[in-house]
Amino acid sequence: MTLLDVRQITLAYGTQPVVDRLDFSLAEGEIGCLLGPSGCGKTTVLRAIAGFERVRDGEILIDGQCVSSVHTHLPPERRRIGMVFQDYALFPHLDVSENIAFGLGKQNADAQRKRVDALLDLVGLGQQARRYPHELSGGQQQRVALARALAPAPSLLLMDEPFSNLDVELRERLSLEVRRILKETGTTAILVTHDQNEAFAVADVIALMHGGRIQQRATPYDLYHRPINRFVADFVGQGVLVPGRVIGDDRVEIALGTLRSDTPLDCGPLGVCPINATVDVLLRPDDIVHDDASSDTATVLMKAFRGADILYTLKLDNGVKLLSLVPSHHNHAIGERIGIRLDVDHVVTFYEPVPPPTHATQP
Ligand SMILES: Nc1ncnc2c1ncn2[C@@H]1O[C@H](COP(=O)(O)OP(=O)(O)OP(=O)(O)O)[C@@H](O)[C@H]1O
Repeated sequence: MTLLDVRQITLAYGTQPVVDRLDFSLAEGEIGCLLGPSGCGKTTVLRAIAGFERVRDGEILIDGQCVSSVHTHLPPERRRIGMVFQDYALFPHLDVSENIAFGLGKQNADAQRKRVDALLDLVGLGQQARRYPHELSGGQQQRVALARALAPAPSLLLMDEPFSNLDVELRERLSLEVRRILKETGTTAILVTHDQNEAFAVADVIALMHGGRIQQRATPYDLYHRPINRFVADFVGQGVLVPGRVIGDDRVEIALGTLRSDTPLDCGPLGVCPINATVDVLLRPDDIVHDDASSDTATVLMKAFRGADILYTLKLDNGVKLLSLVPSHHNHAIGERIGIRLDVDHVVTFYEPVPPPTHATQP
């Protein structure tokens, strides 16, 4: 069942349009993410869903009820929404249990205690129940904020950059933990972030935004492996675009050989690619495998050591640059030639239209 249905909403600040006819829906229990560069409108969409911004057009339905339209605007407190922000916003004079209980409203003391205990257990803070926020780490404070938001069992949980105040390692751990907690409680949620690793770790489905519009809505896997345009390919993950020539419905030739796609090659406005069309082919660092036995070689231009692996920037003899992710015990020097081969699962091409001929003007 659809729990959140955002239909063609347009949002603006004064006369400045920010979001343009945006569609987005979530099934019950699904975790969505609005991902995109700073200023693309993610927070504005979240605020509209929460009821802090009015829509200029379109409508928002939660659990089948219209909460926002040009004619309707249900106030935030009547939307059954929970919220978690980057700054935790805990009450400093209340301990952990009291902070969580704050979200519960009117309940008898016994029911309230049981619910708080269950939530403390869920977020792994049973031992810290009597501590005050200043006695907790950033990660623990964010768990309290999450427990407090989940306490009244909201229809929908909104999370705005919830991990951005935490260090990288903790961010990764807490992202996975939050996903586990949301799945365990069957909570429908939206995460707003500009960090793709966070989006990958938490979300079932990601809407990648740019300039107030959704560029692609897909699973983390498809967003990375099947980006639908150059913006998505560039924003998500690393990679390079290399020139290719279409030699069949599903085959394209690049400097390192022929790639066969599992679906017909796509040439955007042309549909299926015509033979000999010039395309750009996306190669991710994991598509280029280091192989000493390969007759194809490339020169190491740069290397970035990342612990478990090294990200090599390589150059082919024809000048084309590639990225290759290699286990770090294969430690090669800059300038060295190393063997490589292609291991491409999904062939992603972007059509490169031939520019119209320019006619020299007669003097
Ligand atoms: N209260 C406001 N008044 C006027 N313009 C605003 C207001 N809030 C945001 N904007 C503008 O609206 C656009 C979208 O902002 P928004 O905060 O939604 O983007 P975002 O994708 O969440 O960015 P970030 O990741 O930096 O928070 C930006 O150009 C921003 O400057």
